[in-house]
Amino acid sequence: MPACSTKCGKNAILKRPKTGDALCKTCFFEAFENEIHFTIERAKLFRPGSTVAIGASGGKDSTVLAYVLKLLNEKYNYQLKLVLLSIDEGITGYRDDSLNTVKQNQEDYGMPLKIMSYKDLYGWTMDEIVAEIGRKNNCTFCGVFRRQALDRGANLLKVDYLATGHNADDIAETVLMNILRGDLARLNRCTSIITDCGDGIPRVKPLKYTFEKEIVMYAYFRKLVYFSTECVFAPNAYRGHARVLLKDLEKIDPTVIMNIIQSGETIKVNETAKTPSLTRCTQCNYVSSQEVCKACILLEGLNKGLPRLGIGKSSKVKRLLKENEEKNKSCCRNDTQESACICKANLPSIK
Ligand SMILES: Nc1ncnc2c1ncn2[C@@H]1O[C@H](COP(=O)(O)OP(=O)(O)OP(=O)(O)O)[C@@H](O)[C@H]1O
Repeated sequence: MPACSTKCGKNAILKRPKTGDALCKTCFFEAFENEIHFTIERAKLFRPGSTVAIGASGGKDSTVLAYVLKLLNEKYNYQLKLVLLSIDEGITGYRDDSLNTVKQNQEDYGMPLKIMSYKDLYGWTMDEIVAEIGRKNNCTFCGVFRRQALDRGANLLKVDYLATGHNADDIAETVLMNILRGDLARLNRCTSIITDCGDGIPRVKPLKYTFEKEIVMYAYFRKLVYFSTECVFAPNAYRGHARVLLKDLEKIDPTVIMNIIQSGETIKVNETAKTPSLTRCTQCNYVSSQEVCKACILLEGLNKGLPRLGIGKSSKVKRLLKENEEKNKSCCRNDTQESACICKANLPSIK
């Protein structure tokens, strides 16, 4: 390896994927941490004195996020109170193991930890949901429930911010995915470093410009404890395609990640494009872009034996409800106890 390109006098031990610089360990740590500090400062991510919940999954991204936020908080006196918030989706052989890693981090970093489970919040574990719906579409349930579970956890903890470990690769993938799907509403907001949650708790992404490869390197050289197994259930297929595409492009030119993020930030969605406004779910009162939020629709489906309710378009939801109503008409007409009949059950109204 050549000499460290900062001319610190040490030998380089790595080549930074983001810049191509050959750096020694110390200079890499400094560059990596300074960039995150710069991101936090430039976007004014946190008000001094506030409490931040770190969405902690035990994976590399959130582990590095917790470590670096603690370090920068002390180094630059952000005056933040940091807490860990973990969601236990109930996935045997995956989340149970990764939560042990979070508990280890809780001790190592001296941060309080709150764990909330799908079972307690929704009455279902992901293992049970997959047994009900199969492996296709289970990521939809998991993603929608996790998003809300993190909101609920943040509210319960009364924090000022929720920080997640989404990195530059995640954001670039999401930009690609939204372009491929023609999802302009999401394209419009997916690059935001602070997500406006209506009057909810803002979500922030301090690792927005941090490359995944560098996060892995940083965790390795800092000897951080993290959990690296993939989820045992089918990965999100569509995101998988965007990921493969991005990785292929990155091999040709690593700057593609930043280029895609910058394109996403700069694209201005035509004002005539339909973008949903945020409101409150009439059932659970959490932030939603529809009258009834996706989590409530999915949950109703599960509880009423219609697990596919809420998967796909709202027209499909309406059709499923209609079919179900037809199926159950006879029982109501036949004097069955109406309250026990699913066609009269309190299903959400879908616009
Ligand atoms: N079960 C969970 N509990 C708390 N936060 C979570 C959980 N799952 C994901 N998150 C948050 O959302 C971010 C992005 O999640 P994603 O599923 O994309 O995982 P990832 O990219 O593998 O990140 P990580 O390496 O932290 O697991 C995580 O970095 C974390 O902050």
